[in-house]
Amino acid sequence: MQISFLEIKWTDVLDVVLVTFLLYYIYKLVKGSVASRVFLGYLLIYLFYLIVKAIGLELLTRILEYFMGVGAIALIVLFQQEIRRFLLMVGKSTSLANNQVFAKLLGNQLEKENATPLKIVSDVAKTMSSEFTGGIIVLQKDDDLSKFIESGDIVDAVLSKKMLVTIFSQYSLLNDGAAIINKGRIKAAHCILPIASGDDLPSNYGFRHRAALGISEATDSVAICISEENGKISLAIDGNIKIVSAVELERELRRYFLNEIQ
Ligand SMILES: Nc1ncnc2c1ncn2[C@@H]1O[C@H](COP(=O)(O)OP(=O)(O)OP(=O)(O)O)[C@@H](O)[C@H]1O
Repeated sequence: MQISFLEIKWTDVLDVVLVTFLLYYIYKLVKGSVASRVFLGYLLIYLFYLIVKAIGLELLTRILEYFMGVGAIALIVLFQQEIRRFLLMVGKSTSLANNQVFAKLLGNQLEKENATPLKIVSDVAKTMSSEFTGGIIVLQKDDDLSKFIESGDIVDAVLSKKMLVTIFSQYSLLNDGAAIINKGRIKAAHCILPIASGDDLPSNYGFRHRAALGISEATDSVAICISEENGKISLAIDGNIKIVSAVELERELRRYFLNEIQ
């Protein structure tokens, strides 16, 4: 195709479409997280580098080239969780992986059977909410949470309502901090989470809510925060936190973990 002086081949169109998809997925992955600011910073330096190169400032171009070369390695280290998530997303969204036969072969069925019973989690949140018992329940997805698990006390017990309510009861020695759950097991309690630093958070959000938000920014896990002050349940996913009812909580969890559309 010829537009004025431009000759556009079908490969150019394909190229643009693929780059658009790639940028969209990268945006989806880093949206709302600390990583998005790092990504933006790197992009700005790259734009600056292009300008400097076009003007012909050789020394600065070399310095920026060197900086970006080292920066690329730093980015891989910094974004390892996001890169892992991106590859998992690609793997999961292919029609091959969605095919029932292949899904069985890849163990997706097994994954669903091993999944955390979300009803138990929302029931516990409801009970804690009605009793004004504060706490954070973290549900692990694909990202590794071992460093947060190690910050607390290992429990490694089958998830049950009694067990989780007991952990957060006022007489428990483990009620401070967060409980981390993965594949139907309470991995640890009394865990320390990263604190979200955003200045745009409501002033009534204390450290508990900031910690719930922080873990959802840093990883793909979900944090349920029950307020000791007002009994409200908040759900933090993908660097966003909102107040939910127990019914909404279960629905949102099913949507996030089991891809159920209601
Ligand atoms: N980094 C952290 N990781 C996990 N839990 C934390 C962390 N920092 C604080 N907490 C928990 O938050 C509790 C303090 O909550 P604080 O009152 O400051 O928060 P809040 O958001 O106002 O919650 P609430 O509405 O329940 O009062 C601590 O006792 C502790 O259990």
